[in-house]
Amino acid sequence: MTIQWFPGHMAKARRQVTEKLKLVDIVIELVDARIPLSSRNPMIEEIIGEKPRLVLLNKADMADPAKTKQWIHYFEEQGIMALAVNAQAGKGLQAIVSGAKEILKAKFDRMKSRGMRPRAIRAMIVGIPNVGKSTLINRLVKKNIAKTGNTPGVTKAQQWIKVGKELELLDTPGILWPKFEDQEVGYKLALTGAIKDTILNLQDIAVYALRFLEATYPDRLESRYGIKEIPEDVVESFNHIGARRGCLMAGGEINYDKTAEVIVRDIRNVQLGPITFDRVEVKVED
Ligand SMILES: Nc1nc2c(ncn2[C@@H]2O[C@H](COP(=O)(O)OP(=O)(O)OP(=O)(O)O)[C@@H](O)[C@H]2O)c(=O)[nH]1
Repeated sequence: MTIQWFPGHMAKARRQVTEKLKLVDIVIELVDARIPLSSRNPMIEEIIGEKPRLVLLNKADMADPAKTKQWIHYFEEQGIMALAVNAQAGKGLQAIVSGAKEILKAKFDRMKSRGMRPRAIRAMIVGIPNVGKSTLINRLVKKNIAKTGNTPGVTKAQQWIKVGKELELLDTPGILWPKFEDQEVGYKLALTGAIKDTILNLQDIAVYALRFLEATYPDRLESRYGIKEIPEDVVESFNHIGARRGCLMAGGEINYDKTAEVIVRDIRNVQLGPITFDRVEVKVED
C-alpha cells in the first residue's frame, strides 16, 4: 500500500514513533538495500535522537551484493551497525539479535552492575512503506518464537512480540515517509516499488532506468534488450525494446506506455539481475 504523504500524515507518523521510542532500547531501521539512502526517512536522526540504532539493508537479494558490502561499510564509517537481510526468505535474521546485543552491551552491563534483573532487549522496527517491515516481523515470529503478549509494567495496550528470550519487538512498526526530495529519488522509489507508478510518469521512470542501466550495468542492458547504448533520442531505444517485446498498438506502431511498463516491471522483478540504484558516496582522502 502506498500512502500519500501530507504534512498532517508526517506529523502524526512522527508523533507515533516518538511516543513508542520511550518504550524501547533500540530502533531497528529498515531500508531497501537497493536504495539505502533514498529509502531512508529524511528526519530519522532528528526523530530518534540519541536512541541506539541498527540499520537493516532489507531485500538484499534484489540488490547488487558488491554494493551492499560498500553500503554496510558506509554506515559503519558513521558509527552505525548495518546488516544485510532478506526478510522474505528469512536470511540474516540471527544476526539481528546478536547485533542488537552488541550495540546495547554497555547499557545492559551497567544495568547488571546496578543489580537490575536481566531482561530482553526491547526494539521497534521503523521504515518507509513497502520496505518489508511486516514481512520481517512475521518472519521473526515464525522463526524464533513464542508468543505475543503484554509486557506488564511497560504499557498495557502495547503488544510485544518475543523473539526468542533475548529480544522483544513492538508488534506495530513505525511507518515513516520517504525522502522524495528530487525527481531522481522519486524514480528510484518508483523502480523499487516504494511509491505508485501513477505519482510519476511511467515513461519518465523507464527513461531514467535505461540511462541508469547504460551507465552502470551496460552488459545487462545488452543481454536483456539487445542494446548497448541509449542514444540521445531515447525513442530509438523504446522502438527497439517495444518491437522486441511485442509492445505494439493495433496499427502495428510501438506502444510507448506498454514498453515503459515492460521495462519498469522487468527491473522490479529482477529480470535484469540484482541492482543497487543509490551510489555509495566514497570518501575522498585529502
Ligand atoms: N525480494 C524480497 N522481497 C521482500 C523482502 N522483504 C519483503 N519483501 C516484499 O516486499 C513487499 C512489501 O513487504 P511488507 O512487509 O508488506 O512491507 P511493509 O514495510 O510492511 O509495508 P507497509 O505496510 O506498506 O508499510 C512484499 O511483497 C514482500 O513480500 C526481501 O527481503 N526480499
